[in-house]
Amino acid sequence: MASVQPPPALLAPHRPSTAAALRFPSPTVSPRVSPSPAARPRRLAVAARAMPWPHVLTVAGSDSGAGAGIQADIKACAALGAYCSSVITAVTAQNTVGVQGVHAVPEEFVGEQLRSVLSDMSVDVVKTGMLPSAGIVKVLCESLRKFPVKALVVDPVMVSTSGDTLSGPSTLTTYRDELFPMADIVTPNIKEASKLLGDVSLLTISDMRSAAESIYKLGPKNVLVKGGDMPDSTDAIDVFFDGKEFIELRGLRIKTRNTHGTGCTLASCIAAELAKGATMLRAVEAAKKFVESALYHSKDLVIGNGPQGPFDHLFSLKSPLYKMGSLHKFNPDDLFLYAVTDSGMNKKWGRSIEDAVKAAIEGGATIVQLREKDTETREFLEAAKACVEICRSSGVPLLINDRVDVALASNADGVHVGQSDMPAWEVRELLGPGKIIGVSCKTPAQAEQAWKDGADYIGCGGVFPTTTKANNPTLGFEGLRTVCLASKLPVVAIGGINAGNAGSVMELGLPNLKGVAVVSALFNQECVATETRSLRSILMNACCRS
Ligand SMILES: Nc1ncnc2c1ncn2[C@@H]1O[C@H](COP(=O)(O)OP(=O)(O)OP(=O)(O)O)[C@@H](O)[C@H]1O
Ligand SMILES: Cc1ncc(CO)c(N)n1
Ligand SMILES: [Mg+2]
Repeated sequence: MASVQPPPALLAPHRPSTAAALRFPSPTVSPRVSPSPAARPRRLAVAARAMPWPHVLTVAGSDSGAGAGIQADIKACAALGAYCSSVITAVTAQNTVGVQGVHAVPEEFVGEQLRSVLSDMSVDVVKTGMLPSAGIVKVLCESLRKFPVKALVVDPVMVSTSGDTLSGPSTLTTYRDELFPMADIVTPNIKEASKLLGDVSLLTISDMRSAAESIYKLGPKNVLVKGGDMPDSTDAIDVFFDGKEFIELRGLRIKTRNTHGTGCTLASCIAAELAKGATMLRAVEAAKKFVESALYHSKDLVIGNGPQGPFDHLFSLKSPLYKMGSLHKFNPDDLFLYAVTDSGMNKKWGRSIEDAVKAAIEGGATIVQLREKDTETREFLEAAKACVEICRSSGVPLLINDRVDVALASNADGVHVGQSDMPAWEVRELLGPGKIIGVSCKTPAQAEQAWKDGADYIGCGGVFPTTTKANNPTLGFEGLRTVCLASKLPVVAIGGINAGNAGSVMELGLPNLKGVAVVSALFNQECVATETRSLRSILMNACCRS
């Protein structure tokens, strides 16, 4: 039988692409015969429209307990939408108690793994974890010179949080002399920073700043000294230094035993965000927010009997409303701190809608709604489009109040409607399954109808008297409780909520009450970011107490 040649396109030279969609010959092609030795290797066509897929390569150790190491790296990258390949430098026998054994991979084989990945797959960012020997560090540096990448994130793993040594003093010198000068950022924890600087004592934020500055002089473009192990600190504070300014990244310290792998995860999140195009500081901020959220949502999970458990990187998949295949992007936890803009307040404080939204996100808002009752459509639409970009770059959903047309035209993430606006089922017809719909409800009957109409959440209020919305009867805690107990959908409380009473709302511990929506408490203030940050801290403390 004459052999049938595959179509010329399949013989095209294979140019590796991060997301080459592969086409195979139609079934009419003759059955595969074993290629003669001289036969040309099959070439696979690259899709006509290759979709970018941010790609991180982790060069790190395996943690048998899967809390840290390449296991944490792969989960963290997947959670943030990046692909993660892995070169294994060591295999550790490890669990929630500590590290029971380490086997380093021969450096020649680390080199072979590096060549396999770097020669075939376009890697955007390399992230390093445990590098157990100077020889492995040298092999890595050589590979990076041969196969340059966009960015190098170095997590100088020497001592795990459990206190176990993961790479010896001889490696330290090679880290400092060869790897650090190639790094875009290094992320030592307190113990590692101390070792890098000759076992100096690091007890205060000021010590962390000095350490960051000293480590910067070893060559990396940026340094992040992580404060997870800082004694007696109420917040989890990291110090970032870029050679010019110090930035303290402050997050709530989550009370939990499940902190195994926080450093690996942070560095991998930084790498993933850089691979997605973020600037370094934005990447670090997003990474810290991810770790804080993952710890918060995992705080009561229990695996293992030791003092340091793993946490859930894929916590967002556990949302009760996550339906495989429904394209539903809604995560009820996004309702935690809901910023609702107000055109009058923006005018009063002389700030644009975009500035108001940026500041709220900077302060930690988890979802944003543009409620612009007095803005002309054209101006509103332009602002909405700009805010969609702002929110999307931070992974924060953006909803439009009432105006379905503006939501569609700006490709916002959804719409929030009141009882006198378009019914939710009509909105769903127009927006389709992949958008978020919220409905304002005061009664169990309205909550039931919102659920029947296919809404994703309900806003219940006004909980307290409010000036933001006229003729808005106050429900109080009892009214909120009644609706929450009846609702089949997640609930966000709204109406007169501020720093003084938000904690008491969350401490009610009502089922499916996922957060609070605020207007004046954020936007009728001089500094939106500060007010948002303060409110977020109050809410997280309240939730830890409830
Ligand atoms: N309990 C906590 N609550 C909130 N954030 C935390 C907590 N513990 C650590 N972090 C944060 O996690 C990130 C990693 O810091 P950490 O000091 O834990 O790194 P590490 O010691 O290298 O971690 P590991 O070695 O376990 O991977 C930092 O942003 C830190 O602020
Ligand atoms: C394999 C491995 N890499 C990194 C860390 C950091 O904690 C760990 N504990 N184990
Ligand atoms: Mg670490």
